[in-house]
Amino acid sequence: MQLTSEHEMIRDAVRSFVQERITPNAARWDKEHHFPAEELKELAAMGAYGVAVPEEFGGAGMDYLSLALVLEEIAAGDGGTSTVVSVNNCPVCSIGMMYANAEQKEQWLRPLASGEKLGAFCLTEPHAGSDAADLRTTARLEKGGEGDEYVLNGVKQFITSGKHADVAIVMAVTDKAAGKKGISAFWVDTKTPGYIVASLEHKMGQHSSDTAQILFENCRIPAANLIGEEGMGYKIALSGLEGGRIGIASQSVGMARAAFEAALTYAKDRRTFGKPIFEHQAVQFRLADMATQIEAARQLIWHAASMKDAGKPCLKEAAMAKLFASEMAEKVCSDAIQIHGGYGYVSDFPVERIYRDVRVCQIYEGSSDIQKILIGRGLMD
Ligand SMILES: CC(C)(COP(=O)(O)OP(=O)(O)OC[C@H]1O[C@@H](n2cnc3c(N)ncnc32)[C@H](O)[C@@H]1OP(=O)(O)O)[C@@H](O)C(=O)NCCC(=O)NCCSC(=O)CCS(=O)O
Repeated sequence: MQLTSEHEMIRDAVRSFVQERITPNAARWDKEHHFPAEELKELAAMGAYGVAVPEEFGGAGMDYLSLALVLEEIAAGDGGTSTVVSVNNCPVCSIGMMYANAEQKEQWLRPLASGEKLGAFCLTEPHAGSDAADLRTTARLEKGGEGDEYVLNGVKQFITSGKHADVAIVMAVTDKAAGKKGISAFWVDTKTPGYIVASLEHKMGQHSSDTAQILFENCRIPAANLIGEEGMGYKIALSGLEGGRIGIASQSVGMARAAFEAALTYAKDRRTFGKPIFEHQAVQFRLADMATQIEAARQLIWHAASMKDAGKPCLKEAAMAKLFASEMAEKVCSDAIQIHGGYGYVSDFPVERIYRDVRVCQIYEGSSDIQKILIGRGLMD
């Protein structure tokens, strides 16, 4: 699949920004666990927070293919930064676009898509990751004189931007007896009393993004914050994750590309046995495989994104893209370390950090095994 000149322009604009403002800082952000608030604001000003959201709702008015390109470029600079942007786009903004009513689009989606606010997605719980319907967080409706409210109680786990986000989409049980159909989705302002950042995870990589455990302790929100209708929350979450998986796949390709480019540069520079190691066939074959795998993953992503842009169901294609791209990226980043030899294992070269950053792509927003379940189901249809 080929890009249009408009898509190339978007990609090139983000690439220039990333090369100037993100790539040179990524190693320091990793060491200092720095959240790049300033650079994220600049990305937001370029339209990166709501790439596929129409302009009338504060977004950039582009498409999912553009979003895939934007995320690949950001991830090529820094994995953690790309995760913050990815989650804000999908599932957060995509859920806002698909399920928010007109008032909610004004109140919540517009600031999220324009970059005035940052969003988080609160589905996972300490005991409920892959088995996402097994939620224990509750939302109890209380009727009151000053307006009806939901009262949220429970714990959410592994929440990207849980600390820095202004707004969270939270899935909670409103009717336990109804199982999957008893889960509802809500907009929550993170400044609401009872939204508590309980702890921050100490992660292997992606140190520039925060991953938090969030405690909801009698967190009272207006009943008008319900997204869709009661009982729609699980469906809303799963449909938001469909686009999210295209995003994680794009991040995987971005990080794999950065590791590949570092390895290629190193291979042309480093000499053994009287010539650059690139001229040894073993190294050149490894690089050839890496380049091929990256391009194959990219094509799967562009295919899934194009289907989404055409309004076609793409659960299977998004799952294939995420599965292939995230598994490919770990292998490519490992190969990049191998090409660097001992230098690949130390932090003087970027491949050590990228390898740590990319590992989680096989886990978050649905592990590789979950993607295989979805692909398998797609094959039955
Ligand atoms: C393992 C699962 C795939 C199991 O799913 P289920 O079998 O329980 O779900 P279904 O019965 O198939 O679907 C329920 C309901 O939703 C509708 N649905 C499903 N997918 C879509 C979609 N793409 N678009 C629209 N609607 C959809 C489906 O038709 C059903 O509707 P009806 O009841 O028929 O009306 C699933 O549990 C799963 O995916 N698990 C993994 C969860 C996951 O990825 N978690 C990670 C969360 S985020 C995270 O990791 C933190 C990082 S971050 O901050 O983002």
